[in-house]
Amino acid sequence: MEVYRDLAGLRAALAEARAAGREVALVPTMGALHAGHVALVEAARRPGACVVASIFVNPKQFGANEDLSRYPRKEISDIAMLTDAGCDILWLPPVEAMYPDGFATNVSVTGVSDGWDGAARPGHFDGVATVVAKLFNQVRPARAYFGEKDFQQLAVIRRMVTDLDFEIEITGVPTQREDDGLALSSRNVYLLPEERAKAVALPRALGVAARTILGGGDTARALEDATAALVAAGFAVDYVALVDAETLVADPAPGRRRQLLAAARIGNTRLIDNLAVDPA
Ligand SMILES: Nc1ncnc2c1ncn2[C@@H]1O[C@H](COP(=O)(O)OP(=O)(O)OP(=O)(O)O)[C@@H](O)[C@H]1O
Ligand SMILES: CC(C)(CO)[C@@H](O)C(=O)[O-]
Ligand code: BAL
Repeated sequence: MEVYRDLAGLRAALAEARAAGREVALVPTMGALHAGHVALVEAARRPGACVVASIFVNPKQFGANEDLSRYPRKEISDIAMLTDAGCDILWLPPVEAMYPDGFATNVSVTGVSDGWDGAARPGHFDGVATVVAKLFNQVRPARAYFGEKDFQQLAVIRRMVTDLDFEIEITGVPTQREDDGLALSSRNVYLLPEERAKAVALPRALGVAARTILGGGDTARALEDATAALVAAGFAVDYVALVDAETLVADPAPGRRRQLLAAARIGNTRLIDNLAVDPA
């Protein structure tokens, strides 16, 4: 795997790959990689493809009181993991290259960014959309891969790609989970052992609610029960909601695909998860 920290070097390598007829696929990440990220790289790999992963802990998507300074950074093991996964190029831009003095542009995707994590983390999705637009312009991939674990983020990026005419095929990769159901996440390392044991309440609560709602049970009651189960396990709940899987509006209209979304905090760790209600 080749590693680039300057845009000119990256662009020269990509020009060479394209000249050789290779299709460029991008996997954007913030590093501290786990099997969820590997699943994205594996989905991106195709014969003749040039798979680019990026690692950039994007300051613009962290709020003032969030975990930017303690976000896990594991460059050496990340490089080993990406090499083993068959990634071709790693793009590791320094902050000054992404946001040089005078940087003044903001990409804001209204509507789909507004609720849920957008409301809990003001400015977060502007930061995500801005950096992903930059990564798209830097790498100019034909395809890009994002995890369904960050369900609202995926919806925001799909909207941005449509609205701004990026010629990029976006693929959402199913959430990879621990054996007990907890979604893999770089932030899981923050969990103390007793919090880790209780964290399984999050996927369990969503599973119970999805079965109830699919079975025709009362939605409001199912969401209340999920919230109560999380509180009983020691979580402070930001939201548990049933939304339209495309627009993310609450109370989806009949016939629309429904998704459960949740965010909750245990100790100093904020976890998110989601689950489709309707069979694919
Ligand atoms: N468990 C997972 N399954 C599938 N994709 C995932 C999973 N976890 C993260 N991803 C995806 O990997 C990409 C990079 O995510 P990121 O580097 O922020 O990792 P993360 O584990 O989501 O970290 P965080 O703890 O900050 O949420 C995103 O598209 C994200 O949705
Ligand atoms: C998409 C992303 C790499 C943008 O910084 C980040 O939000 C993430 O890792 O999910
Ligand atoms: N995986 C989403 C990135 C974030 O929480 O900032």
